[in-house]
Amino acid sequence: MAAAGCSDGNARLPLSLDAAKITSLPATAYYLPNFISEEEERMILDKIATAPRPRWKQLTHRRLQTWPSDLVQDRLLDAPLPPWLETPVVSRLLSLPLSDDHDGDAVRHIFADSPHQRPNHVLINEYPPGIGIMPHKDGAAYWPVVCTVSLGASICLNLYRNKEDGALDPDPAWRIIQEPRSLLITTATLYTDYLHGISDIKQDLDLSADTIVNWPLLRDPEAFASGQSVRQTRTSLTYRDVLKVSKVGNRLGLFNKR
Ligand SMILES: O=C(O)CCC(=O)C(=O)O
Ligand SMILES: [Fe+2]
Repeated sequence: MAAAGCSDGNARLPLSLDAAKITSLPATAYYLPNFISEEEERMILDKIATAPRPRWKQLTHRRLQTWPSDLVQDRLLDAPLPPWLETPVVSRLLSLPLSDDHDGDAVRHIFADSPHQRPNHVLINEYPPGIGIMPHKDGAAYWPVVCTVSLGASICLNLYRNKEDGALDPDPAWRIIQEPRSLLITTATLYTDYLHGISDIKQDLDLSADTIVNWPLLRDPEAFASGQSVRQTRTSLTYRDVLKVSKVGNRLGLFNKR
């Protein structure tokens, strides 16, 4: 089998992240179509749908879940992720080497340098058609590696930069299509210097090899050959390593640092 760490039918992983690099971006980013299988996608969407109602936080247009819990002052209360968010995604992330030339079983994965050497937090965002997320940075709470698994439908993520006067340039500098079941990893200055957002539109437009930086890596570029993609509800899982974790059992609100 050519796929590394992959046990399932229509999930297909490269041997290393090297082959998945989005080469036209200013910092390291990877795009892996077919990171999970259709069956895995269905399983995760079902778990999200059947989570207890209070799990959902309703924003004006969008709703989200945080696992294992919300951060308090940028801090996570130590708790495991539920098994359905661990397997297959975390196990697969940690089994994917950064490059082909690794020594035997010493796999250097994407979280090898992060404080906990694995993601400990997952944000689940649900975007109905017409709903996006304003350009933003993810802030100081996390190690600057973001792993986003997309479920249900395709969506276009925009990367923005600030102009010389510090104001946001409203035209995206780069655009990335995220197909269902894909994994997008962004790191480094894409995390610290650039902003990301999703437009509040019902249809992504002007999609082509010239406008989409991960076009050569798409699972099915033919699906976007018309240049347009009608939005359907898209759910994302954003996996990150929260830097500060508090152990349970501390009294008087005093936290142990680790
Ligand atoms: O849904 C996405 O792909 C982006 C989510 C995001 O930017 C965030 O949760 O900070
Ligand atoms: Fe974000």
